[in-house]
Amino acid sequence: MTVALSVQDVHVTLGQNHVLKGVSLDAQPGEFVTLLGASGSGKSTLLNVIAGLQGIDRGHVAFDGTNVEKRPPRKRGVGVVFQSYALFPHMTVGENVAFPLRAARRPAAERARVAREMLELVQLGELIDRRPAQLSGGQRQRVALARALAASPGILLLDEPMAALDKQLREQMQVEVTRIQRQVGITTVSVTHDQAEAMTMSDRVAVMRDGCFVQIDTPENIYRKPATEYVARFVGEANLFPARDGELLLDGVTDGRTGTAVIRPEDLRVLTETEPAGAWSVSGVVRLLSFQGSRFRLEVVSDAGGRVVCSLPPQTDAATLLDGSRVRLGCAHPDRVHVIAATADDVQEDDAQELVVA
Ligand SMILES: Nc1ncnc2c1ncn2[C@@H]1O[C@H](COP(=O)(O)OP(=O)(O)OP(=O)(O)O)[C@@H](O)[C@H]1O
Repeated sequence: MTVALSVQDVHVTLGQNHVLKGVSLDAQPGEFVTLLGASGSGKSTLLNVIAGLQGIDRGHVAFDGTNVEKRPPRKRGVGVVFQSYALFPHMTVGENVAFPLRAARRPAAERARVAREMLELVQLGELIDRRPAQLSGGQRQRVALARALAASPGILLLDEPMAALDKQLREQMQVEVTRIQRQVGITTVSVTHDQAEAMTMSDRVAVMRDGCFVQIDTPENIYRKPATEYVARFVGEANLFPARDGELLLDGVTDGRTGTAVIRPEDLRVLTETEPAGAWSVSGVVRLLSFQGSRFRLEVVSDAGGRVVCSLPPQTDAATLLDGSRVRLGCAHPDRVHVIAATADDVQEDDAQELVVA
């Protein structure tokens, strides 16, 4: 199968900044790939490169196996939803959606038919005659999506599509946009710095840092098997412990693997006073127990001075975990402990906490 989108060794310099430093990414037909990274990591620049809005110093960009570096944006067959939605205020919803077809000089009957179809797809058929100012934020976003899909593009690009929405609406729209993307089956590249959004919507997540990809993988692998400490910290909360051969740190949990062990908060548990520790435990003092609706979040200062975060089930007896009380934490799922090899680029041993062996 031909890859729908191929970005190979792309470099971009803006002013004095080497903004993209040789990034490579393939997307399969129908795949939803999210570029996730901190502000300034180069996500929008890469999206603009794919759209043809940003030139490249070197490298290749191909759609369905054909190089497109020299193709102008309007001939690339790309639909874009911008963060601002960029709807035309003086046009109706229907005219907005049909705009790409008008620009392509398609006949009026076809424009009207496609506008209706696209608005049905995003479940806004009844709002076809309204103006953008008469719509809610979520509705505007759906109109922008309908417009981006109207000319049957080969690739859909979403630039921080949820950024303008409040949390509840953002979560609804994540599900809605994913439904539409799957229904249409369009290859999609989205940009976000919201890790929850990336995890919810994507087939694969490409984590960017400083103009490079650190890891491109499924959401589950990004969370469970982060390639570097940066990824472990950027996606969800992570407890990082040094795991070194021969020092018995995390003995029985890391199987002799060397590097930095990543233990997610939900994989730790509170041991009772009499309970044997198993292979190992961390002792410390409760700093704060907070109720978060479906879980408790327990923050402990270990005796070695590190911060350990634990996510506990709702039936936890909060009275036993008052601020300042002593606790021992054990590992609830040793099989899930992931070790980042010591050779990974960004292992910063000083950051990892000491673990107390039982
Ligand atoms: N015209 C420009 N001249 C010089 N540097 C630029 C220019 N445009 C962007 N940059 C720099 O390029 C880097 C990447 O910018 P980009 O907008 O791609 O990042 P981003 O990951 O999308 O960030 P954000 O999440 O804040 O949008 C940043 O350091 C930015 O300051």
